[in-house]
Amino acid sequence: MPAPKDVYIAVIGAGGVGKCFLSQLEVISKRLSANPASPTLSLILVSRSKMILYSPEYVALPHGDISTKLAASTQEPLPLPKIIDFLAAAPSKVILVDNTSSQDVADQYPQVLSRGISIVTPNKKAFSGSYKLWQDIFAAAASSGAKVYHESSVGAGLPVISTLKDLVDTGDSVTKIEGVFSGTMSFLFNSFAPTEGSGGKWSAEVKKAKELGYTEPDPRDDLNGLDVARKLTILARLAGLQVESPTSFPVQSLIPKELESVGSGDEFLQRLPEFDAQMEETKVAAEKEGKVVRFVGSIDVAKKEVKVGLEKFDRSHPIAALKGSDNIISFYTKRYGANPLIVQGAGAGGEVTAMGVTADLLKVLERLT
Ligand SMILES: NC(=O)C1=CN([C@@H]2O[C@H](COP(=O)(O)OP(=O)(O)OC[C@H]3O[C@@H](n4cnc5c(N)ncnc54)[C@H](OP(=O)(O)O)[C@@H]3O)[C@@H](O)[C@H]2O)C=CC1
Ligand SMILES: N[C@@H](CC=O)C(=O)O
Ligand code: NA
Repeated sequence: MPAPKDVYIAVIGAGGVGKCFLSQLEVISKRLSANPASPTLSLILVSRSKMILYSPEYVALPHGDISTKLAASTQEPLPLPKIIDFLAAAPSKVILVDNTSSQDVADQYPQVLSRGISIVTPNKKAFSGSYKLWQDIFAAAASSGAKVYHESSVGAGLPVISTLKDLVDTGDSVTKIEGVFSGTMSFLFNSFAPTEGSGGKWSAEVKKAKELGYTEPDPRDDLNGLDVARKLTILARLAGLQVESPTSFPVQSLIPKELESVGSGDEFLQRLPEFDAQMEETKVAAEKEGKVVRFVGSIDVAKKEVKVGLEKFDRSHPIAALKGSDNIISFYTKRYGANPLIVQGAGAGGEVTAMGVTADLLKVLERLT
């Protein structure tokens, strides 16, 4: 069957990643429109928590500076089920781009897919929620033919999900996956406990990571280890383990006990400097052994063991020597033997994350019939 001539795009979430995605969408739309054999992309809806800009007649929204137009929109926000009804009634194929970190949006994926709407997303919540949600998502996609791609849910735009899928689909046997899976944690430890020099204050580095767009909307979701646990849940499931949830294995939290019940992320950041001495102690303990501390994760497929937390590394170790927000992910497999397949590079940031989302969108376009 030929690819559909027009494809409608709906974008939920226009924050750090969403804004970069919208400008990358402009670039690919222009490129595709220059080729008569390519589908025409029509952006028909963009929304944030309490704002929406959409075209009730399914006419493409005007190009250029969509996030400013969204901020100025006076259209009444639609609840999610109404957005899904609107998209399901579109006169051609629809791709929904979820650039939020919302569990509510993620919970709707089976419903969205079962109505023939494809999904691309960097949101980890759907694929690391309950195992039932995971099964429902892929069952809905299989029965409707809609596609679902989520490369940026692990390692931002780095080819982590696609690499693991290729290994599994071609019959290799993955024995272990390990490394640094958080851009925020990588940046924090690379700058707070560098291999050379003294490093900055922990709380100041946390603020910087947020300003650079590396953290989750609430940075506590990074510091409590849950963001890494979510990524490992996704990878473990793709490697064949039936991991029930990101809290079903040991995860070390770096949230000081005294701040565990603080109400907002802003208050948490304000009070964090009071606890800098705790992280300093951890750093000094590693230094006494001539090592540096880093936040890592691992999946031992044979033992069915997943764990997330701090470990000490020699200064010459590749994990100790990472720079900026870099992730490093090593896949040990039967075919690759003792020398793992390694993926390394920026693991957070708006542009590199949006790149994975935009590339997924292109993959869906190639596969839509
Ligand atoms: N930043 C990064 O480096 C990476 C991010 N990711 C993932 O990308 C996603 C986006 O991250 P990021 O852009 O940094 O986050 P931001 O907080 O910058 O943006 C989130 C956006 O989602 C919107 N939003 C939240 N809930 C809803 C909802 N229920 N309905 C509609 N819109 C909603 C927010 O709107 P409003 O502002 O109005 O509340 C905001 O526009 C997350 O899932 C994150 O885990 C993945 C890899 C790397
Ligand atoms: N907060 C996350 C963003 C990407 O998944 C991270 O720092 O890795
Ligand atoms: Na990725």
